[in-house]
Parts: sequence; C-alpha cells; structure tokens
Amino acid sequence: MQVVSISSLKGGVGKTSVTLGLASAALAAGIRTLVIDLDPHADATTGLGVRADGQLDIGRMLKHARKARLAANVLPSGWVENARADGGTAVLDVAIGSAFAGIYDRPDLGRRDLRRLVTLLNNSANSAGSSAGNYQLVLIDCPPSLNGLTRIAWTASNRVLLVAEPALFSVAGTQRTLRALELFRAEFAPALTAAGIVANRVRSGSNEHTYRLAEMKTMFGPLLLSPTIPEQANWQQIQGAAHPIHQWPGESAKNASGLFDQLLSGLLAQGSVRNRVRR
Ligand SMILES: Nc1ncnc2c1ncn2[C@@H]1O[C@H](COP(=O)(O)OP(=O)(O)OP(=O)(O)O)[C@@H](O)[C@H]1O
Repeated sequence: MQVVSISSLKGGVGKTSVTLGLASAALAAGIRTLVIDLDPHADATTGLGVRADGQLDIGRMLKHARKARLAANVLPSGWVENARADGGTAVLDVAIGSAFAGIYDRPDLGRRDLRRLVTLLNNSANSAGSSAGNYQLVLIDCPPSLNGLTRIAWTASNRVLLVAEPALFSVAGTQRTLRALELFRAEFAPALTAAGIVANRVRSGSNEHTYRLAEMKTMFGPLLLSPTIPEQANWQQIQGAAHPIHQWPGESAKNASGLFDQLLSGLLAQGSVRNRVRR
C-alpha cells in the first residue's frame, strides 16, 4: 500500500485539486484507492460528492483510533457510481473531513498522537474480512499548515507530494516546507520521502510563471515533477459538479486527465531510493 500525503504549508495552491485529479486517474486505472480528507475545511469531501450518513468523520476516527473501524466509516465516493456503470472494477472510498478536528489541529502533539492514523490504517488492514486492508493507494489531502493533522498524515505516509504555484510566495513556502519535512523525517519518520513538487496553475504565456518555473528547476532539481498542471479557466465551475476530471467534457479536461495519469504513474513508479531532500 502506498500512502501519499498531498501537502503545502501555503493555502490555496491546489492541494485538493491535485488530490482529486490523482484520485480520478487512480479510478480510471482501476487502482483501489482511499482518499483521506484531513483538511478540516473538507473540500475533498465536497469535491468527491460525499455526504455523511451516520459515519464517523476522520477527526472522530482518529480520536478512537484503536477501536474505530475504517471500513465501517469510509464512504464510497459519488464518483464510483459512474465507474461501476462503466463496468470498471475501481473503488474510490473516502474518509470524510471534519470541520472540528479538535485537539489534532495542535502543532505540539506527542509521538503517540502522531501515530493515530498509522494505528487506524494498521487495524483496518489487520481486521478479518476487512476490505480496507486492500487499498493499493491512500491519498491524504492535508491542511495548509504544519499542524498536528499534517504531522499525523506525514507519520502515516511513505511519501509527501508537495504542490506549489510558480509564484514568489509559493516557491519560498515550498522551500520552507521541504526543510520542515527534512526535520520531521529526521526526528519522527526516517522512511518518509519527498515524492516531488507539482507546479499547479501554470500560465504558459506568463513571463513571471516562466521565470519562476526556471527558478524552481534550479532550486529543486529533479524534485520538480513533470508534467506541470496548467491554469484551467473553467476549473472551479467543473469542480462544483463533483465529477472526476476524467469525465469532464471538453479538450482541456481531456488534456488535464492525461497530465494526472502521467503524474500518478510517475508517483507509483518511484522507487524508495529517491529523495534526499535538498535544502
Ligand atoms: N489548475 C488550476 N486551474 C484553475 N483553478 C485551479 C487550479 N487548481 C486549483 N484551482 C482553484 O484554486 C482554488 C484553490 O484550489 P484548492 O482548493 O485545490 O487548493 P488547496 O491548496 O487545497 O486550498 P486550501 O489551502 O484552502 O486547502 C480552487 O477554487 C480551485 O478550483
């Protein structure tokens, strides 16, 4: 099972959009996937068309990590209907976000608390007859800070995928996030690696974006992933319909789906040898 946190300490750069794009690519590829919405704003939950019906949200599952059963509380994404109707075998489940993640928002959690998601995933994998143990991929949409929830996500992950815009504050923030990741890894999660940096909202005709992308290449080297994701004029409108990007109409959506297919296969192909994080 690959567990990937999608992170940035800066908000609004496209973490949720990249999570949803990768989830859509995973669904199209028939990869059994769980999306964990750890951002209390719960945008991934909204974008996946999920509504709770008595299930525990992820904040409560973390609170009762030893006893909570992931399988009993994840919801099939509204997207799955379509995949099943197409005869696909893919499954996309969602552990829904929580508006009040309570104490897990704190930056100073102890080691035991940091392992709550590890416990939850392990219990689910070990419980007899549980389908939750069969996920091939877990994508965690993290909050835009280094709070307790992000640290819980990183502790449970093999890899952290960073999202950035080719803009001054975002590039500087990405450098800081990489440093934080390096420190976190040294102290808490020696096996954790950086999966790379996805540049999102790239405007091809913009001199500023061209300059910042070149700067990112110099700064981050191979950690800057290819392809980049372009700015899409109708992105918000289409996201509002809560459909996987692979089912969006139009040429630009088709192109974007192809980009997420490439990003996903690169992510899955990455060996664990990679990634001394560069400062
Ligand atoms: N490639 C893109 N083209 C156009 N709009 C985009 C693109 N990526 C993201 N957006 C839009 O930018 C806004 C922020 O994106 P998103 O919610 O994915 O960012 P985030 O990093 O998860 O935000 P937060 O920090 O609030 O969790 C959304 O309205 C989204 O629709």
